[in-house]
Amino acid sequence: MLEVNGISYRYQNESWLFKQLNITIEPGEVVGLFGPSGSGKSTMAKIIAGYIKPQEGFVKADGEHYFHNKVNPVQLVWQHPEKAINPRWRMKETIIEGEQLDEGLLHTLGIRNEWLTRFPSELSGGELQRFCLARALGPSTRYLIADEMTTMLDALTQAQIWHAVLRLTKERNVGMLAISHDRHLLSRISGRIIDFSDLVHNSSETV
Ligand SMILES: Nc1ncnc2c1ncn2[C@@H]1O[C@H](COP(=O)(O)OP(=O)(O)OP(=O)(O)O)[C@@H](O)[C@H]1O
Repeated sequence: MLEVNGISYRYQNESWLFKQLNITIEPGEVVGLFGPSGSGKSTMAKIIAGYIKPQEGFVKADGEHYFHNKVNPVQLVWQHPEKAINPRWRMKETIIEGEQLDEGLLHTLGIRNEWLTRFPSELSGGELQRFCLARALGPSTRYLIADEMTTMLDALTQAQIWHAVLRLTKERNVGMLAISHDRHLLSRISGRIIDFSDLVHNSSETV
């Protein structure tokens, strides 16, 4: 289980974005999350994935805090793949990062062989996002945080990517938190949906 326990966060000199926020996600579960713009969803996503530290509370995956010397079992994929990838590396170097290429994973994500030798600037946003997902869905990944993952993409690419991701997370029993403003999308992919405003207001309850 992914356990987000009592986390609170504020940027320097700003008021609290959220206090004592709790969420749990079971392995293989898809939880949808929506909420007002600027309310702190992406900040929460970065905390859950270990990019920033909360002032209070903790996050555990399957009973363990994350360790910096291990591959993080919680991976974040966000809206801007071009900002998440080293522009000087060819795509093959980006996705290997010390591990073997998983041909089946690349195939399911619709990644073509000829893209592997290109630089990020030579791929479309949708193609790049497939690479970000391939990198995020390594063998150690137990939970995926998808923060507006397909917002910038056309409807067909969006559908293809969600189809692949749902298939992969189901096969691997990976739990997912899908953050989106698109309620229609969330209702199609999620087992349950959370309103971020409720989380912030009822922040002592676990959902
Ligand atoms: N590095 C930062 N320093 C100071 N304030 C920040 C920083 N990053 C974000 N914020 C502010 O924190 C608030 C929450 O931002 P965040 O991106 O978490 O919201 P969000 O709910 O994901 O928004 P959206 O739905 O528009 O993506 C915003 O008011 C934003 O301006």
